[in-house]
Amino acid sequence: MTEPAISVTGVDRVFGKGRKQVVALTDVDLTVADGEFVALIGPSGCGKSTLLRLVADLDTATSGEIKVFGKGARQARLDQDYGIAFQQAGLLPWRTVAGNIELPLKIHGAAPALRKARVAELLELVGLTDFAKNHPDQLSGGMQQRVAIARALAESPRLLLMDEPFGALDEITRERMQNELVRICAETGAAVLFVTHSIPEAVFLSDRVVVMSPRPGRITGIVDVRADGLADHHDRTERARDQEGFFRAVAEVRALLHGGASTSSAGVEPAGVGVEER
Ligand SMILES: Nc1ncnc2c1ncn2[C@@H]1O[C@H](COP(=O)(O)OP(=O)(O)OP(=O)(O)O)[C@@H](O)[C@H]1O
Repeated sequence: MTEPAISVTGVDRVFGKGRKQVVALTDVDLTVADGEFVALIGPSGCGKSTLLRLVADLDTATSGEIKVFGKGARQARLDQDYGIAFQQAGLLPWRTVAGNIELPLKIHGAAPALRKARVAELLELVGLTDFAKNHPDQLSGGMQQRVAIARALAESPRLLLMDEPFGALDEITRERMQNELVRICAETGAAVLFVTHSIPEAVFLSDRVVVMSPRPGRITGIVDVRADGLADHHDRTERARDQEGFFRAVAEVRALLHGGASTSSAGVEPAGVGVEER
C-alpha cells in the first residue's frame, strides 16, 4: 500500500502560557491519501492555518505526530515533497512570470536547459504561455494566483498545501480557478490539503471536506462528497455544481459547521457564500 500523503496523529498546538494560553488545535487526527484532495473548513480561528503550517514544517506541534509521505515534516520540507500556495500570490515584482516560476528550480540548482523546459511546461499548464515575459503588476489577481500555483508545482511535488489561494478573487474568477485546479490535479496527480472559508468551493474541489470548530480547534466531522454521488475530484466537471449530490454535500458540511443542526428548512446556500459571512 502507498504511504498516505499526510498523516496527523493526536496533534495539539498550544500557543502561549497561563491566562494567555490559546489551544489552537487539540487531538487532531487526519489522513490525506496519496492523490486525494482534502479541504479544511471552519470558522475563523479554528486552527486551519495552524494545521497547514504544522504539515509544512513552518511551525511545530506541542504534541502528536505529523508524517508527510511517511517522513517527518522537517525531512519532507528538506526533500521538497510539497509545494505551497497562499492567499497572497507572493510573487517577486521585479521578476517576470517565467522568472517567478523558475525560482524554486534555480534555488535548488537545476540546470538552465532543464529550467527552461520545465517553465515552458508549467506556463502551458496554467495557461500563461503568452505572459511569460510580463511582470506580476501587469497581471490580474487570478493570473497572479496561476503563477503562484505554477511555482508551487515547479518541482513536481506529490502534495500541494494551499491556504485560501482563491480567497481574494471575485466569484467568477474564483470558479474559473477552481476548474483550473481540478484540471491541474488530474494532470499532476498531486494530493492537496486546501484551506477555505467557502462551503461550495470545498465541496466542488474535494474528495473529503474536513469540518473544524474553534476553542479548542478540533475536527468535528468529515463529509466524503463521493458518497453523495460526486465523481472523484480528478473527474469533476463544471456540471458537478448543479448535481443533487453537490447540494446534499453542501448541506451536510453546513450542518456540521452549525454543530449538527438541521439544514432542511434553511435550504442550500448560494455558491460563494462563505463561513464568515454567515
Ligand atoms: N503564532 C501564534 N501565537 C499565538 N496564537 C496564535 C498564533 N498563531 C495562531 N494563533 C491562534 O491560534 C488560533 C488558530 O489560528 P489559525 O490562524 O490557525 O486559525 P484559522 O482557522 O486559520 O483562522 P482564519 O480562518 O481566520 O484564517 C487562533 O486563536 C489564533 O489567534
